[in-house]
Amino acid sequence: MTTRGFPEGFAWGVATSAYQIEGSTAADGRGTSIWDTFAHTPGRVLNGENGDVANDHYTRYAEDVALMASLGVGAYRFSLSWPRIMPGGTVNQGGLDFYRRLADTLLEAGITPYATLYHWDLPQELEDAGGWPARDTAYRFADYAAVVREALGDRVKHWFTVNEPWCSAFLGYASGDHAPGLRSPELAVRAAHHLLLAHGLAAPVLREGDGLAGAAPNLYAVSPASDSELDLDAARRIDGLQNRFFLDALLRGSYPEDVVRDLAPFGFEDVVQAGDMELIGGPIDFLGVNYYSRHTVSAESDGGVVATSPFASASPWPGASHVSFVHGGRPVTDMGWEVDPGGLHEILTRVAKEYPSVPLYITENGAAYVDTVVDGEIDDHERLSYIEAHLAACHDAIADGVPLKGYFAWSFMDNFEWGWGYGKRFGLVHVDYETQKRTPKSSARWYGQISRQNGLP
Ligand SMILES: OC[C@@H]1[C@@H](O)[C@H](O)[C@@H](O)c2[nH]c(CCc3ccccc3)c[n+]21
Repeated sequence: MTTRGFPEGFAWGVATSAYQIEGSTAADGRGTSIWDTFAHTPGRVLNGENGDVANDHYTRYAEDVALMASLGVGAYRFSLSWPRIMPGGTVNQGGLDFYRRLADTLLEAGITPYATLYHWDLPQELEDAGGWPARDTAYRFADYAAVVREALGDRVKHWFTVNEPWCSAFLGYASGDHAPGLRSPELAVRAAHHLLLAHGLAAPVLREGDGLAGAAPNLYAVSPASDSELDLDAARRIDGLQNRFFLDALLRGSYPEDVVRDLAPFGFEDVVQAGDMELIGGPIDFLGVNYYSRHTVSAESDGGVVATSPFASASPWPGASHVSFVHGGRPVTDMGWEVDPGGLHEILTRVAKEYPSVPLYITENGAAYVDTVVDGEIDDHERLSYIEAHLAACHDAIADGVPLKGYFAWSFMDNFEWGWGYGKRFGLVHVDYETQKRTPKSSARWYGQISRQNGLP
């Protein structure tokens, strides 16, 4: 019974990423990624865990697709492993064959594939040649996009270029909590621009013919802890670095002046070359929005460390190291992130109101909670409630005129949660890593029902 229906054709999906679920990190010619290197470096991932096996999805993909179909979801957002497809810069048909098999299996099951080209697993040899701080990496990404389009474009029509450039740039090169684990704000601001340039170079390639493409930034609602001038400025800085830097570039083809000013001490002026912004702000068919929580910001000086790994270290916020993140008094998930569905409505209506009109997808939304298996069942009512509340916010946003076209729950199944390893579970489906047994949680069955009826009760 649906009282809150979603538009006809709304995409109900689940999401994952290659390094977090595939395993088989040396199979069929796959090369090394920066996350293979990072996870195998002692002290980088909790309990020394890594993605060598993960969910063994590389061999179990048909079982996983069948499970998705049995639940009733209609779309699947996954990522392509660049080092599987172009190890050492050469095309590896063994890697492409896996994604051809996966896409065919999805289509046969009536599930629409949405493929992300970059979800953080840069080929190590490109990192060795300078990584995202090096402009050439953006051009290598465009070459990779052409290979992917050629090999998979007959099966996949919906593409996301880069997942969360903020994370790759600022967690990878400023705080060091993510691969490649560097701590240089100068390198981070260069990486941020080149990740966007990579998007700008690749999008036209992916949009050739009947291809549809966008990017998937992570956006937060941002509030000052108080209305003091110092807190207002701290919130402005964080909103600028987290949201406006990416939204302005992607949707307006320019960087916000205040953020450019804040980043000047880190050499940001020298990174942008003539023609870059026209590429970055070039036409896209949709924008993905990854939303999890709200930042409440005050102007204290704990360096703005955000709990992105158990080894939270240097600040990921160049130009805003005087800030700190305070709890706004809301319930939190197992990640310590505040549950704030109102923030999702706020972000969606803001993007729709302040930026040129573009169709939107929620490309990630979900929650980690501690799951307990009782007689083979997992009653994850907190995760179900989190998703229900955020879907209600989506429904309200659509009613307010937001062109929202779909929602992808993060994540289809429990998986490798980066610096936290396997201890943080976001899945609608439980994974027993000893046996690789998949068990749908109560949220999975509920979400499948919502998908089938295209609406909330
Ligand atoms: O942390 C849950 C998911 C990750 O598993 C996804 O791979 C990634 O796209 C993603 N982004 C976010 C929000 C930004 C963030 C990422 C990682 C760690 C902390 C914050 C949350 N998530």
